[in-house]
Amino acid sequence: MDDRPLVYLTREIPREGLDRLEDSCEVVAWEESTAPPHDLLVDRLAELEADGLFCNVADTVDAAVFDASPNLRAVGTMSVGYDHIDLRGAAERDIAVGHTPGVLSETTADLAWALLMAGARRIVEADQQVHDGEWDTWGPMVLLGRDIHDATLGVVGLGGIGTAFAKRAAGFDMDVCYTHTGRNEAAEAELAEYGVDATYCDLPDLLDRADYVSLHVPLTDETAGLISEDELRRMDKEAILINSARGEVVDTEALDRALAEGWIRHAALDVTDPEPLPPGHSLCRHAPERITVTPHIGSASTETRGEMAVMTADNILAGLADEDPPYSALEHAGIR
Ligand SMILES: O=CC(=O)O
Repeated sequence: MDDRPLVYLTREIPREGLDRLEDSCEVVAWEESTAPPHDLLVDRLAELEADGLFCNVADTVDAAVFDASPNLRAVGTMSVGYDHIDLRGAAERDIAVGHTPGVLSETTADLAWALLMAGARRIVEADQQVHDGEWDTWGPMVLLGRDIHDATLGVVGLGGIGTAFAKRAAGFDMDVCYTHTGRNEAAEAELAEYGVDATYCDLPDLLDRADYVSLHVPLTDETAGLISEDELRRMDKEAILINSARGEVVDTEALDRALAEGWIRHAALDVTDPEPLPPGHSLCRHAPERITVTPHIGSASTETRGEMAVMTADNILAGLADEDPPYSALEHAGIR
């Protein structure tokens, strides 16, 4: 019988993370490519008497999970965000929780820019027209988009990902303004080194000014529904909203109306509420000119996902050794 700690994986993970765990743990993984339904996750953890849990943003890790797994000592989420985990519940039961900050900032910023550019220059519908055989000739009025260069970029949340995103504005001669929990002088200085002069303002001011509004805040009680009807109506009719943060930061019902009634030009979303969008959801019924949606792939590059898997494994291994994880979510959230 294997007396090493047992770590349960809720999904297949990159090889390098698996190798790290398998050096000292027994590893059991959910067999399917989609998320385990919550009740099955709870049952599986109970049946296996798991010591560690390797999870991700699509898994809800709550009191039911903890109560079913009395041996659980370490949870590692392969994500920077930890809004899907009951951190207080974990702390009360002395369960370590790790996450993956920093490593994915540049990759997620790349994706946010890809969304911005896809929305501005109508890349997805243009590609679709060619694939559908609808491209017959060059046309002076065909697929007109918006300029990106010389426009004003509004960055909502100038943390690691927001800063990496703003840095990329340097090549486009943009005016950059941002909101944050307060002025972020360290980030401003970092951006200045790239030639980006980012000015701090409040959200209404940013919404008044920006041609592109990109969201980079964590999901908290304060940021849930941050972009709702008033904010969407305040944006310019030609403005584009980019969300690579969390779907719940935007009020879906208000966004639906904004797109239907033309309060804004386009929404380019990597995250949605609900997530995933059920087939036929109203957001998917808008014309591609109005909306671009990708399936929460902000950090999805081979390199970054490999590094995230190793960080997550290391966080779990530390928790199993009764040490603080190198990247503790409890510490990050100010809980411990
Ligand atoms: O959304 C993804 C993450 O939090 O890493």
